[in-house]
Amino acid sequence: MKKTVALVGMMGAGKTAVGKALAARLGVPFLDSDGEIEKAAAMSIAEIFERYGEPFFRRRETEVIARLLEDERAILSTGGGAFLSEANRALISERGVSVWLKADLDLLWNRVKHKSTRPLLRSDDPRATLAAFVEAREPLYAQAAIVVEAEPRLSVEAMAEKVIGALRAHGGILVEEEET
Ligand SMILES: Nc1ncnc2c1ncn2[C@@H]1O[C@H](COP(=O)(O)OP(=O)(O)O)[C@@H](O)[C@H]1O
Ligand SMILES: O=C(O)C1=C[C@@H](OP(=O)(O)O)[C@@H](O)[C@H](O)C1
Ligand SMILES: [Mg+2]
Repeated sequence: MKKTVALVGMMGAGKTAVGKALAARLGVPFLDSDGEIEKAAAMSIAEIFERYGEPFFRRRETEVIARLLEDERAILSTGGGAFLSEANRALISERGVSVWLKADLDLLWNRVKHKSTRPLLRSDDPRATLAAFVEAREPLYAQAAIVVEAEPRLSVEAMAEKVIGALRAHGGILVEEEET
């Protein structure tokens, strides 16, 4: 069985960066739902939120994830909110295998605090906003098939290795099995 591996988890967990490295290591296409949405709209995620609002973005996100999961096996880095929707979780679990890149608040904050690309963190106290997201979302991310802990000292490459190890332990999905 070969399935697309969908990386899920909070903003800053490394889904995009680790996903790219993982795809290169495994020789499969790299897909990023935010990247696809930005390409189709010819606009950044922040601009999409500003102009059309979050519900519009979430509809595009579901459409894009459904389409990307129809392609050949790949690494799919989702946006941090994607796995919160029951419909998205069902799609991902049916056609792929979900991997939660689990990171603690300090690590996430260190990774996102200097960036202005995440519209949901544009608040008076973005660290507290991030903390509230972590609290609310973790029970949903915990529904992922596989959990991989992000550690501050692990490079992007080392994290990709760790994910490969977890996929192997999970039954070789994507990593070793041949097409049947
Ligand atoms: N293991 C890592 N080591 C160092 N920097 C990382 C690591 N993973 C991600 N980063 C950096 O942290 C930031 C957020 O990573 P990103 O992949 O965009 O996260 P996500 O897609 O989950 O929001 C980026 O600047 C990225 O280069
Ligand atoms: O957590 C979220 O709701 C979001 C995360 C972002 O993706 P990353 O997790 O790749 O930063 C992006 O989809 C959008 O800003 C919303
Ligand atoms: Mg990303």
